[in-house]
Amino acid sequence: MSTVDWKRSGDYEDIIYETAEGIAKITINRPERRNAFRPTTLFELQHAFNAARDDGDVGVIIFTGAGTEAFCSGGDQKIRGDDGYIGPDGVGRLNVLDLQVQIRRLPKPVVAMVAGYAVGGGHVLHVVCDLTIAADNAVFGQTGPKVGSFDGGYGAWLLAETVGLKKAREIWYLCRFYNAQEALDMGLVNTVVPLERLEEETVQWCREMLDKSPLALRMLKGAINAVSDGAAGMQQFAGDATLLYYMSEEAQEGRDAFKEKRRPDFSRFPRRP
Ligand SMILES: CC(C)(COP(=O)(O)OP(=O)(O)OC[C@H]1O[C@@H](n2cnc3c(N)ncnc32)[C@H](O)[C@@H]1OP(=O)(O)O)[C@@H](O)C(=O)NCCC(=O)NCCSC(=O)CCC(=O)c1ccccc1C(=O)O
Repeated sequence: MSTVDWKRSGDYEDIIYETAEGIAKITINRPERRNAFRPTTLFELQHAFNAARDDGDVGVIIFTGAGTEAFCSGGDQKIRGDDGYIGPDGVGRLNVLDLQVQIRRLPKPVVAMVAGYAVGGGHVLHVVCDLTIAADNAVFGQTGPKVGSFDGGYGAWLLAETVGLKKAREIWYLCRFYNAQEALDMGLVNTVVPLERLEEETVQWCREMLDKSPLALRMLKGAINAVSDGAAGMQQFAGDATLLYYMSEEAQEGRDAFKEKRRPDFSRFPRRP
């Protein structure tokens, strides 16, 4: 049951983009294929996540799948060619990797709202989100070694960081599926709620985050991700530090002095211990 009056926008084929109350909701809309993604889906998702990033009214993003059967079942195996997933241009792509990086770098919390299956590349997508709210019918797992695929990036080491090395190996090597309670027990999701309360609970978590300082949340996301993203994570975090510096009078004195063709006077700014 929806507790929000969503406003739909954008002209998409495979996804739905909606906003309300400072929340953007991005939905993979291919329920007939358990929300498997193809190149078009991923290009549209990238476009929508970018729109949510740029929209100053949006503070938090929900990522979900249409219907109650699946969040996402990974790459669409029916259009998988010999070197990736084939789009309308006939080119093979693995462009889900670009989306994973985009979600990690996006300076607003992204919440995976999972009903039904989150498996294969769809499982990796919830892993890269900041939080996961699961319905009690949710099912999690990796299938790569069964269908001739693997994710050696975030899908491997971020999963290991999330649930521990032994459990991550089990998930990948055995390709078992895990129910929502098992996922909660291993720290793979934040909470489990009855399916009919999934959106209501997810929106409540979003509202609580929207009450908080956006810059503090941005810095925390950058800080938490920097540890595991190495130089790329530090680059993101350093960019956030530069943003904060730009917003200071001290940095603005340097800019203003240049524009006014005078020597900058930084003497009034403290040298803090
Ligand atoms: C998800 C299932 C367990 C659901 O089972 P069930 O509820 O019984 O429904 P079905 O009858 O099986 O499915 C209904 C309908 O949907 C079609 N379908 C389901 N999943 C897919 C899919 N992934 N691709 C294409 N079609 C799908 C299914 O065929 C049915 O349609 P029909 O017309 O009746 O045929 C179950 O469906 C299932 O196990 N699905 C497959 C899960 C899977 O193995 N996914 C692929 C994993 S590999 C991957 O995702 C690669 C991702 C990637 O791009 C990548 C690239 C580079 C590095 C890493 C990665 C990465 O792995 O992330």
